[in-house]
Amino acid sequence: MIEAVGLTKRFGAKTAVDQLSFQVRPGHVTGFLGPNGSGKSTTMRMILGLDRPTAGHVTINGHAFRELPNAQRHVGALLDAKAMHGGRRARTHLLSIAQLSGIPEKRVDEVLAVVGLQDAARQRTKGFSLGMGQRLGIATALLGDPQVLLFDEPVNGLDPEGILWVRNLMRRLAAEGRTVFVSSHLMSEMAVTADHLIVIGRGRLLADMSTQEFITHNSAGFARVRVAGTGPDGRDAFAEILRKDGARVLQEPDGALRVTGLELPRISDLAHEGGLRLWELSPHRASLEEAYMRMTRSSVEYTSTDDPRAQLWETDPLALPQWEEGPAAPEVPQTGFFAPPPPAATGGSGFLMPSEPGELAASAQNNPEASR
Ligand SMILES: Nc1ncnc2c1ncn2[C@@H]1O[C@H](COP(=O)(O)OP(=O)(O)OP(=O)(O)O)[C@@H](O)[C@H]1O
Repeated sequence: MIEAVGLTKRFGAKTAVDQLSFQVRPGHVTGFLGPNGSGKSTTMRMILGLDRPTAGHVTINGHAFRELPNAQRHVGALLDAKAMHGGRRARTHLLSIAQLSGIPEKRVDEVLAVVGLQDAARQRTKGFSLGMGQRLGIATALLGDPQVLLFDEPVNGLDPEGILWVRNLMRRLAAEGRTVFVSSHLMSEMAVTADHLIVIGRGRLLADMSTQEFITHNSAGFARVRVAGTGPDGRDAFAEILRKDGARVLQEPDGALRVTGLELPRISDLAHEGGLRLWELSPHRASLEEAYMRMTRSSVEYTSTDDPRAQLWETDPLALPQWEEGPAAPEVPQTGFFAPPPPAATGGSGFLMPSEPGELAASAQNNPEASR
């Protein structure tokens, strides 16, 4: 297990990591997310004893990295795939590290096979592609068969087959009971690889929870409704019916309606009662990417003036109020699928971040609908 307590790192006036406290538990793949410059690499460097904390501390299985006897046997890490001697052959690179750590030579060939670099074993690493470098970096991390593994952007530069391979490898390592801590900007990949997330922004902890909880608590689900026909009349009429029933209704760019505050069966019944046919009635569940964007948008330090995120927010109920200014949907406990009102309707706070560990679970127990 990795445990950080009040971990802080300042570089001059810049606070790169600010009072971070978290635990990374064995048996899980824990994703480490945050915008560029949020302090992920600095945190990993402190875990590995490469940077000294300004305040606080971080331990691996109860010990500071520098105190671990033969650390290579306990902790494996991929921080920078290019950090290797370009003139060395891949096998020689691994062999030199193995010899320094008392690891038998046969393990070198084992890890070369694990990462699929057997055929490139005798090539000099300066001729390696980015993906080959990543594979060699992962082989280096696995060399000591460690219980704790850290990977900083392990899928960077890998082709789809390589990405799938890394995903399966991470999951297998966790299933073996190891602690796997992995940073990535590829949200779609994190969503299917990590079962737990630690999210930071500007060096501070933003979230520490399961991937599913993170998505559920940081996004607004909704129902997408398309009324039969191409004209606006049926759509406008149905929007009015839905609003009268307490829904919040927005129009999507393609003419579909985005409905929050009503169950899907209720929407279907209202269409039936109004004599309207529907071409689409589908629940929309937010992706990790949407949840992450929503949570970190105020923590992003570096943004283009022509921000591609704008597209993501275009259909956001919070950002597109021009269709409907009516009252927000009431919070009525209902069974079945219930698309909750957007965060604005519950006070404008998009994220239900617990102030105390366990608070989230307790509130979910008290209000099961809130955690659906
Ligand atoms: N050695 C250093 N000296 C001064 N500032 C540093 C140093 N290392 C990191 N920083 C600063 O600390 C902040 C956090 O950097 P860090 O590399 O940890 O972020 P990150 O989350 O890993 O970013 P990315 O996703 O872009 O890799 C940045 O503002 C960075 O410029």
